[in-house]
Amino acid sequence: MDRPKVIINAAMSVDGKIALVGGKRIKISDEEDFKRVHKMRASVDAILVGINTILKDDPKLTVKEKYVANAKNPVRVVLDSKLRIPKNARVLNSIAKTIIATTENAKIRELNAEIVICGKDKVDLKCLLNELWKRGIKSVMVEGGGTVISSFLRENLVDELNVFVGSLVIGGGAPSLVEGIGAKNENEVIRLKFLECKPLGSGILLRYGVRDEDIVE
Ligand SMILES: NC(=O)C1=CN([C@@H]2O[C@H](COP(=O)(O)OP(=O)(O)OC[C@H]3O[C@@H](n4cnc5c(N)ncnc54)[C@H](O)[C@@H]3O)[C@@H](O)[C@H]2O)C=CC1
Ligand SMILES: Nc1nc(O)c(N)c(N[C@@H]2O[C@H](COP(=O)(O)O)[C@@H](O)[C@H]2O)n1
Repeated sequence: MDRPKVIINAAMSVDGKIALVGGKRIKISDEEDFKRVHKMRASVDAILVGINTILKDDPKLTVKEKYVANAKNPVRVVLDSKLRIPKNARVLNSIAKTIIATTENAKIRELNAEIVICGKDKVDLKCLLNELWKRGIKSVMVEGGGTVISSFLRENLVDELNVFVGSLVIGGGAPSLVEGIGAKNENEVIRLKFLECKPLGSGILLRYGVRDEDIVE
């Protein structure tokens, strides 16, 4: 199947949490990591998040001028099975193009975005990636949250995983880097290929490869 290259990028605490208990956003990356993140945003064709990240963080998902000057904004993609996105969500502003990926079960309504229908209950990722490919999108940065990251990993649709580990602990039942059911048996574990580990600002950047096969660039 033709699909874009998929790179997961997220920031977690030392104990693997990506937000506070209850899902409130916390700054885990420091300025050096944000510079790396925004350079990466500027280098890809699309950035993708799940609807819970929109509802919790209300992100813009654009490239900040202070990190990368005069950058072209990538297309923003939101997985939103039931089309719950609020009309005033910042990701629906006119600064960049936005695609809302939804399902046959959603009640379609007018939004400042292109609506793509893939799947019945939840967004069919293979269908969506193929639709993005057909629109000329050759690389996608998946920023989260944990449920979306879990789906991409479980469906073996990830080429690279970049995680900034901030020097903090959140603890308890806060959202993790990878949500979902998790592995009960050894054969359900997702094995990664270590690529790089380097100190970055006040934390550590980890890079892993996930798929073995070469994909079309
Ligand atoms: N520290 C970091 O780098 C980041 C942290 N976050 C945090 O993550 C939290 C949100 O994460 P989650 O609650 O896990 O939600 P999420 O943002 O991963 O969205 C999951 C939702 O997307 C929809 N969806 C549709 N099709 C799907 C599919 N095929 N697979 C998965 N989901 C699909 C479903 O409604 C699902 O409940 C927030 O608290 C946010 O602050 C989010 C992004 C980055
Ligand atoms: N890389 C990274 N580090 C953190 O510390 C974070 N909290 C996040 N969160 C992600 O960035 C989105 C916000 O984007 P905008 O600045 O509004 O464009 C947020 O929704 C998460 O996806 N990421």
